[in-house]
Amino acid sequence: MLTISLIFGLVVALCCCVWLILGTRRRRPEEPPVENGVIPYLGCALQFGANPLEFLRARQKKYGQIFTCKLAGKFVHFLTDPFSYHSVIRQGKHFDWKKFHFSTSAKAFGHSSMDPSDGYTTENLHQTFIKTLQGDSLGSLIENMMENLQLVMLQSNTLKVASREWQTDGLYAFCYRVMFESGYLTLFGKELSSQGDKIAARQEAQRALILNALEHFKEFDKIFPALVAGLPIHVFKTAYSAREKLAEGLLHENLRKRDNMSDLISLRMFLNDTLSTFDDMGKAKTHLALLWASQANTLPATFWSLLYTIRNPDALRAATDEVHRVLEKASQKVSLDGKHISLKREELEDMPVLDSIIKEAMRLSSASMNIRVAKEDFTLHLDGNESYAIRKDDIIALYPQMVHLDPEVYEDPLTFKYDRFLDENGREKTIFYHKGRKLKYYYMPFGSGITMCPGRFFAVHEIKQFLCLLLSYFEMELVDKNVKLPTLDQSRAGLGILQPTHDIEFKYRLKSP
Ligand code: HEM
Repeated sequence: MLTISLIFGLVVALCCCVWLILGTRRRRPEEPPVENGVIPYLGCALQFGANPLEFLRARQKKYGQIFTCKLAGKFVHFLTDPFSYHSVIRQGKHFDWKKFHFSTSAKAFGHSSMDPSDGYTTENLHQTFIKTLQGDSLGSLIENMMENLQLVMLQSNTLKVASREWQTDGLYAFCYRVMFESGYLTLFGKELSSQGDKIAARQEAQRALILNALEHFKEFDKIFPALVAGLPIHVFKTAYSAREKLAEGLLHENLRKRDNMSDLISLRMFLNDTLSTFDDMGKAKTHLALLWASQANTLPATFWSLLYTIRNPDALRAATDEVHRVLEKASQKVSLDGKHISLKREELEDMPVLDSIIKEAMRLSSASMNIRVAKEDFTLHLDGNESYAIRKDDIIALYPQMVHLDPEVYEDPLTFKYDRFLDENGREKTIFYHKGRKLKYYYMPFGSGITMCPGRFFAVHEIKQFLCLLLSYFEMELVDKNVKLPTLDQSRAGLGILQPTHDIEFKYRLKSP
């Protein structure tokens, strides 16, 4: 008995020694201060995950503008001074931005690596995104989204708008349904009709398919943070099956039956077929990654933008006035006789109040993390002549929520101010200060530099279109006008716009013509 206890004790002691020698890091000269945490492998991951903002603020106070934390086996250098952000965003040569992104995507969606250096494809994804989400392609995305939003809001049975009675719904559920369905149709097009199909029956079949996809998307999205953290999807049976079903709907043989697909998806299909060695399901999963990228942040961002607008009488008045002004200038009339409102890109871009509302809503709800991986040992030069030694394969991270909620940059940072991003002439405000110096990086929900979201222009336009149409066609009220704001679901911190922890009831009805 004694011998077994002794052996067990020795094994535990040995494991602790191995962990102390291999798993913890000793700070070398010139390196940032380091915190190894107390849990083997995880390091500080649990404390960080519980409340990243508080965790980082406390370390910033203790260590200064840069410090290193062990998180799930990786050493992450957090850079907290926004004046030093450029040293990461602009210094491309020491950083690899692809490795982390490609491996995360492959892990979460289940496709083979999209990194050309791994040999499965020669596609330059970055170029594909820029070509098909910006420039001329953006115009057709916006045009189709405007049409699809009105189809979903007014013609399909997604909303109960047949009578003029008030309808009660969860605000998040409402935004989710309308934006998911419209966004899906805009990216992946509509199913081609068979001859003899009645339009109404075709629309209903289409809707049923997308609503099915929506349920699978929710199921899969719930475990997305766990997948990014490295847990295998097979642990989550329902989510795994949801992911596979979503991908099946995006097989090339199914997409070929669809009409009016976005440039993004048609080009990606072509490049999957010509430049890659992916199998059919692998190709479908690369489209699933795009479905996720196009919806996961847009859905909560739309919710926060609408909630803050209808909760704030000044914002609601200013937004409604702006929408009327732009519709009038574009000679567009709101009618319920089937003729849709059409606004061109330039007209949508002439809406500084809606722009400011959307920016402010995202400032308050965004918690993205900008990540780069060190390609080699090198010296990182920060603002104010400080330099630090960085080791190969370490991660450098920026956490812009620290700037978004810094009272020195944004006075009263937790309060929604609809005109925060408007200057004295009512145009976009771009000048913000920190410690008396003008800031370059004050607003970063879309990331930064080379990894900045390529869909950001479309994202802002589609949220603006959604608000514009709702304010034109509907009356809306919160069921409880004094309802408290839902808190932010921190389990997704680091991944983008945070979701609300619970929904808020609101009611809506069509305006009288
Ligand atoms: C409010 C809405 C959105 C937000 C806040 C958002 C934010 C982001 C962020 C933070 C990243 C990662 C940047 C990084 O790693 O540093 C990203 C990547 C990406 N986003 Fe968005 N996004 C939004 C909407 C969209 C939409 C509508 C699309 C497409 C239609 C889109 C397409 C993409 C793609 C393809 C990437 C990956 C880019 C790459 O790996 O090169 N996003 N987005």
